[in-house]
Amino acid sequence: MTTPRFAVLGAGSIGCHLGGHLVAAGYDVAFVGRPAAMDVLRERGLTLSTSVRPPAHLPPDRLTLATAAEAAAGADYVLVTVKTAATRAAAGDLAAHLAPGAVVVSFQNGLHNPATLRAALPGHTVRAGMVPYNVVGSAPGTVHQGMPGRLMTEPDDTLATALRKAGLSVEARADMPEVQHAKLLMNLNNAVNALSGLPLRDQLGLRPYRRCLALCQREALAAYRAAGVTPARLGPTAPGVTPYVLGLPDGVFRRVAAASLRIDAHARSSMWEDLQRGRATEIDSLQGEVVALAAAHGRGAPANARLAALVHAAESAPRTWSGPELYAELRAAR
Ligand SMILES: NC(=O)C1=CN([C@@H]2O[C@H](COP(=O)(O)OP(=O)(O)OC[C@H]3O[C@@H](n4cnc5c(N)ncnc54)[C@H](OP(=O)(O)O)[C@@H]3O)[C@@H](O)[C@H]2O)C=CC1
Ligand SMILES: CC(C)(CO)C(=O)C(=O)O
Repeated sequence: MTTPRFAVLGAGSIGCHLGGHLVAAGYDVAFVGRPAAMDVLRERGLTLSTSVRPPAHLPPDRLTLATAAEAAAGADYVLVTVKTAATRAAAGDLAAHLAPGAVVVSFQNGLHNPATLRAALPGHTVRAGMVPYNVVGSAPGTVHQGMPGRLMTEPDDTLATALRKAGLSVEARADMPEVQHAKLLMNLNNAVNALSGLPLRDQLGLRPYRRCLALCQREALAAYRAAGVTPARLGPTAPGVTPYVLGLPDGVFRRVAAASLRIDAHARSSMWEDLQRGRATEIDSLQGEVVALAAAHGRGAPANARLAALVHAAESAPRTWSGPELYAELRAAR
């Protein structure tokens, strides 16, 4: 293939981060996003920020901005970065416009986005991808990467080469379903973080919040075992050991989990950002998946179910929970 052309479908935090890096490296990228978001980029351009490098600014004239999926018609790769609840509709928008041979890559959380895209886009290759780090819209037109990490995708040399040229670290994985199950275990913290109202680093530094996550992960691991799912190991700690590590006292945890705490002070979960902006969250694709999988195997997942209910309540009536309050609430649900 000659130099691949890209489109980003869902130009929010992750879409602007991935697409922005590709534009900075000289790739042709069409950003498809909501009118208000595209107006901001049209006015201010796009700034890619981290706490480890000076920000990179892409002026508006370097951005191809659109609000309809037909702008993806010229793309060899379409990176899908909408929230999970929007995947089916986004795929429907895309179906009429995808070029023959175009590859669609889901860089979303949750377990079923690649399957949803495959069902809606027969005849196209759909690859699963995974973003392990946090990106948040830190100012209008600015997306901030708050921690290091390596993207993962199903093997695709052209895609990996482009992402690497764009300065992004990427690993090809033949076991993406297991990777997605492992990522779901991490994402069970999204709800805890969102309800804490704290930056990720502060929230993870507090044992009562970590114990909430540990409760959720234990239920998820039990459901995985019942379903015969073995989540991939993504970091220094095996998934089965993580709940134990999360329960350690703060000082010990800080030493044992130093590598996982390389998070800067701005980083927040994507669910926190949803609640802040008054948007529906992805809770049904995170805690909801655990509850459904457990139920399918005759089990309960009460801590996950309670957290899901609390997040749904916070979608209409925002409130924050202290660690001890939240832990007591989840314990009482069991
Ligand atoms: N942010 C993060 O740190 C991380 C996020 N992820 C995952 O990546 C995915 C994307 O997350 P994130 O970037 O935070 O989400 P955002 O909400 O920031 O971005 C998605 C954007 O796509 C827009 N959108 C939805 N449907 C369409 C459509 N059909 N056409 C055009 N635009 C559309 C949304 O608008 P609207 O809100 O109006 O629907 C929103 O502006 C999620 O699955 C998330 O869980 C994974 C790792 C980290
Ligand atoms: C990176 C992580 C786990 C936490 O920010 C995430 O996936 C999210 O916020 O959705």
